[in-house]
Amino acid sequence: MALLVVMGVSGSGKSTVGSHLADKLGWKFYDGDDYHPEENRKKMEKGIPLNDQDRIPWLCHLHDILMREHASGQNTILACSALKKRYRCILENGEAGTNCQNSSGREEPASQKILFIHLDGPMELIAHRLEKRRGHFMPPELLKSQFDALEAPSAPENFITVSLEKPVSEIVSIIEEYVRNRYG
Ligand SMILES: Nc1ncnc2c1ncn2[C@@H]1O[C@H](COP(=O)(O)OP(=O)(O)O)[C@@H](O)[C@H]1O
Ligand SMILES: O=C(O)[C@H](O)[C@@H](O)[C@H](O)[C@H](O)COP(=O)(O)O
Repeated sequence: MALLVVMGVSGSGKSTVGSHLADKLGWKFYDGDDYHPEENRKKMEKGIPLNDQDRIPWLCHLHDILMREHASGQNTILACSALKKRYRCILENGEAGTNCQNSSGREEPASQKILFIHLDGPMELIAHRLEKRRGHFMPPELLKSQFDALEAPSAPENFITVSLEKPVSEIVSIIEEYVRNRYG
């Protein structure tokens, strides 16, 4: 049984890669964007970056969804920015994860049910892709703030990093191979 979170800044390819991967593996797919409350969407549409207060209830809701799927034995993929270590702790642990620190000074929470897949790459390439993307509420101007907020996952977090510069089919195959080796 596996829970995967495809993470990264806006435009890194989370929705595209996550949904293709779910189709290929026959797993359930959720897009975190679909669960933002109206206020968060309005804020982003106006070009205002979300803050912790805006994101925490949203992340707690996504945690509940993941844990429900986990409890029912459903392999699941979630596309979610999960930019900071604290946000990833909340996806793992719910509200208890809000106390997780971003430095190595504090204890790590015990639970590591989720494998995070970080789609990583240069801001210029993503900006170029976002300029071409249509029909999405997230304005390309917010990309810089996404990079400012990003804390790339690091040990002892449970993660892999895949370059978003590769074609989608290749990214999906790399993750698929990793997941099949690890989860059977
Ligand atoms: N590996 C890739 N190569 C080329 N284009 C991509 C790749 N991944 C995503 N895209 C395109 O980039 C844009 C942003 O992708 P999207 O999946 O919406 O990102 P996110 O969900 O992270 O915001 C879309 O237009 C998508 O088709
Ligand atoms: O935490 C956030 O600031 C948002 O969740 C953001 O990271 C997310 O990316 C938006 O939902 C935009 O959607 P796209 O990621 O699909 O551009």
